[in-house]
This record gives sequence, C-alpha cells and structure tokens, in this order.
Amino acid sequence: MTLQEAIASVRNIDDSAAAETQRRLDRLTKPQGSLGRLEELAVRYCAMTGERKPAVPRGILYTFAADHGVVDEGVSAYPRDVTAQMVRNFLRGGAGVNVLARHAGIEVRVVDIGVAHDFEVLPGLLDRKLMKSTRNMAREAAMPRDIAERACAIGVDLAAAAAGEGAGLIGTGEMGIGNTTASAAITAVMTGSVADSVTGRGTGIDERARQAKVEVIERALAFHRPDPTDAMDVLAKIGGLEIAGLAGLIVGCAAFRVPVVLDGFIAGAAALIACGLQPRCRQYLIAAHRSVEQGHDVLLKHLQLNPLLDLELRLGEGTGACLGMGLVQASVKILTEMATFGEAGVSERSS
Ligand SMILES: O=C(O)c1ccc[n+]([C@@H]2O[C@H](COP(=O)([O-])O)[C@@H](O)[C@H]2O)c1
Ligand SMILES: Cc1cc2nc[nH]c2cc1C
Repeated sequence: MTLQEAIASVRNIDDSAAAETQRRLDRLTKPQGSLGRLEELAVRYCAMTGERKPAVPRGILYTFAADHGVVDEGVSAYPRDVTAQMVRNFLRGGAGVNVLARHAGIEVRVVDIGVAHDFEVLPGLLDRKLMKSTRNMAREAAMPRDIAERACAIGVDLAAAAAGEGAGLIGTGEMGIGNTTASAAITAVMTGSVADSVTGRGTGIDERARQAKVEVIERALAFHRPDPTDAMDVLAKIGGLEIAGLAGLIVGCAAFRVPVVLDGFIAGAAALIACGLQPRCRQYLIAAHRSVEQGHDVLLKHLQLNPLLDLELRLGEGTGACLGMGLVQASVKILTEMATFGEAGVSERSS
C-alpha cells in the first residue's frame, strides 16, 4: 500500500462496536463505570478495530532512529554519536525501552532510517536508511520533499508488516539526538504556538541553552515559512527522518485499523504530521503519557488526546508507549475475562 493509498483508506472508527462494548462493560461484576478510564480504553480499542470480543492484542513497537543536522547549533546536551551507540544498545536489549517492553511482553523492532553512521550488518536492525542525518534546518531544508515522502512510505510498510503478522497494537518509539528541536519546530507550526512555549530542555540543557534553542527554531521558521496546511512541507523543511517514519507508521496503523500507542513529545510531533496528512488518524491514537517536554501538553491538547499516565518521563525510545500498551492489554482482558452479574450470580444494583 502506498502512502497515498493509506491516506485515502482511513475510515472513521466504529461507533456501534463502541456502544456494544460499553453495554458489555456495564454487565460485568462491578459498579457501573468503576474501572474508569480502563473502560474507556476498552471501548476505544473496540471502536478502532471494529472487534466486539477482541483477543488480548499482540504488541509490536517500532523504534525509529535518525540524526539531525541542527545538532550543529548546540541544541542538545549530548553528542550526535549517542544515536548510533543507542541503536547498538537497543539491539543488545540493554536500553530502557527493552526493559519496559519485556515487562509488558512487547516486541521491539529497531529501524535505522537516518543514522549518521555506517553500521556493519547488525542482526535485528531494520536498515531503511534514506540519508545519513537530516541537514541543518537553521540553514537549509532538513530533507528534500521526496525523501520525506519516502520516509513516510517506510512507516506505512512497517505498519502493514506488523498488521499482517497479527499485531493488534502498535507502539511508537524513536531515538535521535536533536529531535526535540525538530519536534518543537513542528509543534509551533502545526498548533500555531510561539516557539518559546513549546521548546523544552530535551536531554537536559540549561535555561540559557534552551533560549538559544528557541532562537534557532525561530530563525528556521522565519527562513522556511513552512505551510501548516501542507504537513509534508513542514516535515521536509523542519522535520526529522524518524519523525517522518513515525508519521507514516501512524497513517498505516489507521489505514489497517490497528490502534497506535504514542510515546512522548517526538511521537506527538509525528502524530501532528499524520493528522495533517489525514485528520481521521486522530481517532486511532492512544496517548500513553504526558512528557516533561512543555510542548507535549500543547500538542496533546491540540489533538484532544488525554494521556493515560503522567510519570515525568522524558526518555523517549518508546518507554512510555510500552507502559501504555500494557494498560490497553489490561483493558481488553477486563472486557473479555471478567464475569457478568448473571454468570457470577452477583446481585445487580437495587436503586
Ligand atoms: O519522548 C520525549 O518526550 C522525550 C523528551 C526529551 C528527550 N527525548 C529523547 O532525547 C533525545 C532528544 O533530546 P535532544 O535534547 O537531543 O533534542 C531523543 O533521543 C529522544 O528520544 C525524548
Ligand atoms: C543516553 C541517552 C539515551 C536516550 N534514549 C533516548 N534518547 C536518549 C538520549 C541519551 C543521551
């Protein structure tokens, strides 16, 4: 399926599956509504997939890795080499995302879509490299438009692969030194916010460095004037390859009716792009958590997404998404494994 075909095939979620699921939840042995947002999650899961009695979904999480030319402007607390080094760490299973994925029984797939390093053949690494890093958005477009489109198409293909293998839940992860700058720039444009209000400290820069980061973003936005009504234009001028891959993954998930669990700020920026390409994508999104990055809350509100968790996370990789995926699986188990009042012989409400 091409990117354009995926965009064209996203349908509205199934309201009748939602209503039926709510009716079943109301017959389970608990005061009505007492499982709160877990019930809402089960309802949304069924509306997205169209299933009435879903199996506990198998979860696959894609962690896209890429580098950013804008790191030359001093916007991160860490050197760009960390991106490639962390890719090796992911493949060895030693990163935060590996631990939380194992905890929730989720498979992590690592995709090199733009790391500035030539890896030897690494077992387990999905080599989809389109460029060795984006270019510096402060001076030129981050990537040509056709590369942005190809990066999105890679995401669609990976969504199709996971859906074809029976994944019922897909998580978003990323690794890219400098990518909170690209994400803040995208958030400013797509939500109509000033850069200062959506720019945070990323990996841990101080307030002075954050202000310099704001200026870099302001300069890039003034120079490129990205068109918020053309998400591909935004992606090409100020985005990142991993963000483009994630945006395509989200569109693909929506096209295949697989619920997608968003991680933090960078995943949220990718969701803004995906919803710019196809607004119905929003219906298939579950926000796992609210990141410490100040722009994340702004974009979640813009997308009208209510995050499940607020754990002050700011690691990325897909760590928060793994925790959110575990909650989605728990909500499906509640729906399918809990006894009804009738089955258990428990008295129903008296007034
Ligand atoms: O997910 C988040 O909300 C998040 C917030 C801050 C930082 N990160 C991670 O940190 C890296 C980007 O930070 P920076 O400072 O290099 O732009 C990148 O690898 C992200 O995965 C992730
Ligand atoms: C060590 C390290 C791990 C990361 N994982 C995601 N972003 C990261 C940034 C750093 C610096």
